[in-house]
Amino acid sequence: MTDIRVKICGLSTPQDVAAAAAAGAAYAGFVFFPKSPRNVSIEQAAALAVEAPVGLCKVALTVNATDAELDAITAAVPLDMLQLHGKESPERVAEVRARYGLPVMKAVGIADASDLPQIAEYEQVADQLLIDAKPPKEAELPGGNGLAFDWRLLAGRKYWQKPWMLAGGLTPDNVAEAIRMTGARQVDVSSGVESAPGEKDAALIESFTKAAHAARG
Ligand SMILES: O=C(O)c1ccccc1NCC(=O)[C@H](O)[C@H](O)COP(=O)(O)O
Repeated sequence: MTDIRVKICGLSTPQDVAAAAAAGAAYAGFVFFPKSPRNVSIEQAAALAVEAPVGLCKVALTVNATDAELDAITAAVPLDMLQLHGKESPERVAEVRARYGLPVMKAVGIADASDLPQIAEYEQVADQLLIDAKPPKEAELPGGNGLAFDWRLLAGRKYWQKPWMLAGGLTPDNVAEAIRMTGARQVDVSSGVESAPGEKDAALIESFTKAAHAARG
């Protein structure tokens, strides 16, 4: 059985990137969303990505970004993947994928069973899916809220054809149970490895990846 792959999202300092890499994370996420406590400028992200170790998949997370915004990010930051975390339609996902030639991961928010059919729709056009908790209506952020959805919704599902990641409210304490219940082979975390909003904690990153790598779906 292959190892669980971990994405640490919302990295904003060289120490964050080093901690994610040292812990054995497979993906590093950079958030381009001004309202987020994890927001990075293009210049910051470029500096972090250039210094990231070879093999760490560098992901730019955007929310309903225009072509002009994506042009600016992709021109300056050496990236391996784009994560679309807004209300991008399947057509927009296909367009972004074709325009930038980078793999695209589409986030799908889940609150209840009625949200599940979107997964099949987006897997036609995205390279990967991020299955996350749907944000509450009043939330400022479309992701990174530290909230979990009911993982039982994914138990007993039909298998999807594309790789997917489980996200939403994961922590070092619950990630093994989440993997066991959902069969996820990839997990994503942001708030659960922070000591304060936007402040990553190297010890929590290490405990999280250790717990995820030790888990068996
Ligand atoms: O993390 C953010 O601040 C953020 C802002 C805007 C859109 C998406 C955002 N995060 C998306 C992620 O991929 C998070 O890692 C994912 O939602 C899980 O977050 P958490 O529940 O805090 O672990």
